[in-house]
Amino acid sequence: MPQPRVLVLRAPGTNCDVETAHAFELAGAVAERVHVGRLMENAALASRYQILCLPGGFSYGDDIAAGRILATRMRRHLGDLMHHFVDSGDNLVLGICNGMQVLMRLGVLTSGVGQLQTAGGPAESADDSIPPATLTWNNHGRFEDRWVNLAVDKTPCVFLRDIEQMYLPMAHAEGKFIARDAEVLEELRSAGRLALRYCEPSGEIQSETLPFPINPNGGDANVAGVCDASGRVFGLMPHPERHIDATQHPFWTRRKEQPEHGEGLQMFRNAVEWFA
Ligand SMILES: NC(=O)CC[C@H](N)C(=O)O
Repeated sequence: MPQPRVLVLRAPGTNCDVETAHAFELAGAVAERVHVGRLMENAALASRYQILCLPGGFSYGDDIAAGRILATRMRRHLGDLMHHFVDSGDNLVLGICNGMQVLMRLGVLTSGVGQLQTAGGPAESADDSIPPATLTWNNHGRFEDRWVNLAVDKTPCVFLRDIEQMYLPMAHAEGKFIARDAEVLEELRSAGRLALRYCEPSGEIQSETLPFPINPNGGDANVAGVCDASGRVFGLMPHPERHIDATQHPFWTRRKEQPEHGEGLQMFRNAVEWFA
């Protein structure tokens, strides 16, 4: 099987790059951690890689808003790099937690939604000043760190192929997904782009916003992860790289039988297998 090469992008304040690179390597990829400064010196480095991963952490100290500064730097200085990964059709992009925050600020997870079709003219954004969706502060206004149950919707998302449910840790302050309006939410939902949602341990989602702590942030439609229309670009707030080994499960010592791996590993394997 061809081994895809993964660019794990680091910035000041990133703190999940080592374990994210490890998860990709366990899944069979070759992963390298590359600082954003190195890419800004030489954006052509991107052509060596097939997967771009933005890992979790506190890039630039979460100043202004989580992910904002890194997204701005990428938009201003790394447009070609994003084009290489997002638009070429041959590559994958994964944003985990702070990485999803960056992808949301870049607009790549909600691209193509919230457009108005003007008679005879090109599509226009319904309201250019307000993005179709964003991530904001958790309902209780604090950083929250806990394990959550997640259900996968019918979705084109490459990373979630053959996964129905996962149990993963989440750890964020600004992870509440909100859509601009009901139409945007419905557009994303009907395209299978609200790929991953907080659910009850049974896998059920009985209300549009499940109570805390099942939905740990109060986000619309219990959304935990969103993909683009192609399913190749995916962002999620929980941390799959923190559950790749069975012993990372909080109750692993009380389980009679240990699964071979943690529940997050399949996501990385799906990415690697996509290149087979
Ligand atoms: N674990 C993370 O990536 C944290 C994301 C971000 N710093 C927040 O608190 O919202």
